[in-house]
Amino acid sequence: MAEYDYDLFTIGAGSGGVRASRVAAAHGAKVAVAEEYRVGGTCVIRGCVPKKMLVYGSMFAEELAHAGNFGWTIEGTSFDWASLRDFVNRDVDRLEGLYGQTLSNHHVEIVAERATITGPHSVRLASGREVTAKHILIATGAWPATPEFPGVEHCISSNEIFHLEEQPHCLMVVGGGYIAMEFAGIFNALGSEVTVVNRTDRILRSYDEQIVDRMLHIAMGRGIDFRMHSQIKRVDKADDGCLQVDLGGTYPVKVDQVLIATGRSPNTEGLGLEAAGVELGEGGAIKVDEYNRTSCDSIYAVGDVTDRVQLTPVAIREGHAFADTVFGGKPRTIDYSSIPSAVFSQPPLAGVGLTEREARKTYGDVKVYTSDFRPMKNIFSSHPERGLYKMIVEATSEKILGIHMIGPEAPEILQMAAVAVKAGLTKQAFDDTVALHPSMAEELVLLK
Ligand SMILES: Cc1cc2nc3c(=O)[nH]c(=O)nc-3n(C[C@H](O)[C@H](O)[C@H](O)COP(=O)(O)OP(=O)(O)OC[C@H]3O[C@@H](n4cnc5c(N)ncnc54)[C@H](O)[C@@H]3O)c2cc1C
Ligand SMILES: NC(=O)c1ccc[n+]([C@@H]2O[C@H](COP(=O)([O-])OP(=O)(O)OC[C@H]3O[C@@H](n4cnc5c(N)ncnc54)[C@H](O)[C@@H]3O)[C@@H](O)[C@H]2O)c1
Repeated sequence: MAEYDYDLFTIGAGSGGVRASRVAAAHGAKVAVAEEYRVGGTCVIRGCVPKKMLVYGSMFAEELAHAGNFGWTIEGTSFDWASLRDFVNRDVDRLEGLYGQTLSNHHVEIVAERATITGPHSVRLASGREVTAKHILIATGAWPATPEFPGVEHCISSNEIFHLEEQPHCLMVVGGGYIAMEFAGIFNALGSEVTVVNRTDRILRSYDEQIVDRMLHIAMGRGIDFRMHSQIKRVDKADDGCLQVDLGGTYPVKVDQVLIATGRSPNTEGLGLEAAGVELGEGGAIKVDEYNRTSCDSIYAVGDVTDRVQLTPVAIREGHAFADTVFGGKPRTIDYSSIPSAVFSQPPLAGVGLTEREARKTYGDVKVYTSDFRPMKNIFSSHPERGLYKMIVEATSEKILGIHMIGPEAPEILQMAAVAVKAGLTKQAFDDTVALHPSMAEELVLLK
């Protein structure tokens, strides 16, 4: 009889857990994965995927508004939030099914229950069943962090925004990070009045300041109201269902919904980690070594629960590396340098490598090449918004240290530019490449 029920028991069927389980099974391991909510995890169910679909949906409003310039006469248009919401959620259902199928095809057993750890090799399921495994992988992700103030229970997080009964006429968004900027953009484009409340005067702190300034300028031009150096004191629900938000001014601000987007904390509460001696670091993140091993030899952790880089492709890579290391006989670590990232604001911004400020701090002498241009597509909408691309290079070698951009399709373009940064190319390699005309991406090989 086998010593354990499974070779691997994964807790959490999100980006990291699904990849790790599938690859471990392909290496010949007997694997089960527990999921307390829906297979696919945050990215598929209430993150990247439905968010991006809402971005597409909301961008259509602008195309429609300028239909006349494309030669179309469209009368009697109206927008129905429920139709967009349900369309997006139907696709989420489809993807959830596909993720489940992939796991089953790889003979990974799906256990649709919450799991908690009871020892180095044992897990208890919500039903009370106890299972054992040679290795346990914690891939429980992160959860919206909420500041404390009276009335916070009337506010929502990104978990709820995909299921709103009605489109808010007035939406307040708290925070100045990814989620805040993306949903501010979505609801602004859909016609809601959007107010962003941020406790400092800086938003999107990890991005290049000049690019972020351009984003702020455009967002304000589109009607998003930014309240910097502001924090919610309390929220009261009025008899008509509206929320009255006290920001410390003379009168409260009246809105329909308040979205809290103030970061996500590792999902470690009540997980039974103490039973196996799994140590936590700052903010409740699970401490792991470069091979994703925790302080307990048989337990590993990947993804947002370790709070290294909270991005889907990173969780997936960590899960894959874990499975190859433990079950494939190919020890692998992750290279965290030059990870490209994007904010799907409207317009989106994207970056890879060092920002100008970081590069000056690290290298002292750097050169910055820029292109500040009006994307051809914007001519149709007649708004004066301009794109901005930046390349930061080391002064003598001209090795590229970072590329940052804002403008239509910036994430699509940056993904390819990131290959060049990762490969350690110089500005000369871009200069040597013939432009593809007319495109926005050609600005990258014409930088002055
Ligand atoms: C609104 C939003 C938009 C985002 N957009 C992007 C984007 O555009 N690009 C990008 O790269 N990243 C984006 N992210 C981040 C991305 O979703 C996460 O980095 C990624 O999902 C992390 O994967 P994970 O496997 O660590 O955790 P998750 O995908 O969160 O999976 C964890 C799973 O574990 C389950 N679970 C937790 N505890 C237990 C338990 N005790 N028992 C059983 N199951 C449990 C959860 O239900 C969940 O399904 C976004 C996040 C949000 C919230
Ligand atoms: N496009 C993408 O790749 C994408 C999209 C959404 C989310 N994500 C991931 O999910 C993570 C969580 O997103 P997020 O937007 O919630 O977090 P974030 O870390 O991007 O931003 C959090 C914001 O909240 C502010 N804040 C923190 N505590 C606060 C408090 N008590 N009161 C007021 N403001 C406070 C911070 O200053 C910051 O501006 C991101 O870090 C990112 O890794 C990625």
